[in-house]
Amino acid sequence: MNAFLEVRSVAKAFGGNQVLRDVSLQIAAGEIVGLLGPNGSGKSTLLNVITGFTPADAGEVEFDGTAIERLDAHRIVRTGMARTFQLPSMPSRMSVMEVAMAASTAHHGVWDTWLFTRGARQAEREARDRAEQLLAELLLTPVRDLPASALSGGQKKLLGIVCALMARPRMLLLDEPTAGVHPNLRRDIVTALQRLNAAGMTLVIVEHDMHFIREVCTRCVVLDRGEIVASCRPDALASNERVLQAYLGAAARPSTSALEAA
Ligand SMILES: Nc1ncnc2c1ncn2[C@@H]1O[C@H](COP(=O)(O)OP(=O)(O)OP(=O)(O)O)[C@@H](O)[C@H]1O
Repeated sequence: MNAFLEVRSVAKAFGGNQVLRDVSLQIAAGEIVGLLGPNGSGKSTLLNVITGFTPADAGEVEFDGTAIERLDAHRIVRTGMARTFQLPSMPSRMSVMEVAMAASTAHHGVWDTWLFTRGARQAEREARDRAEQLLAELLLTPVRDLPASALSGGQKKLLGIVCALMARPRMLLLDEPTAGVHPNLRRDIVTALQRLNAAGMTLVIVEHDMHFIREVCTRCVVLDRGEIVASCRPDALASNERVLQAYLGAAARPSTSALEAA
């Protein structure tokens, strides 16, 4: 496989809790990869390591030929990789539109900003146009002037996607984009992600909803206790011995129901 994203032998512990163990993973350009696993298996931690929010103890991460494991999160965004969060928190004093515009990476110098030069005005116009377009695509235009903190949980997830897309990423990593989202909004998210992928974006999605996984993903990677135990097509999950073991081993836990739905 020609890897767009390559994770090599990544390890991470929090105190005595070894959360990721020798994780290696390759993702090709254009894939939609579902990252699955029981609660606490390390999915969000892996996303945090890849996107620079948590430093790994060991291992390398390469994105489109660039080593990114030592870069800060804001520098990683500039390489073309963006992410959303499981529980997006929104500022209470900013409108939806202002939050979207603030996520723009089209920056200019301090003097430009201070003097509000032609360059600064141009950057602001571009950010506004892009924010308007993305808010429309993700059905948030009717709430664009509301305080972002007043949005529903599902709408905050959509705004999280808008903010990530403001950076014009080539790869987007999403942490549980449909958790707690109403079925109508869920459908909108599915449609939006499929459209982004059709336009060339590579997607990595942490998700427990197996219907969503089967509908959207081209491949699934399964983590169990910090190790990758399977990489297969969504329709092969239910017959994969290691996957069954991962979920049945957690039979007493609620997340098992996710695989039962497969
Ligand atoms: N910042 C942190 N400090 C200490 N422990 C952490 C931290 N972040 C994660 N952990 C621990 O790492 C383990 C894996 O957590 P993580 O959130 O990566 O799992 P997950 O697979 O995303 O779980 P879920 O499906 O429930 O969201 C858990 O035991 C968690 O408590």
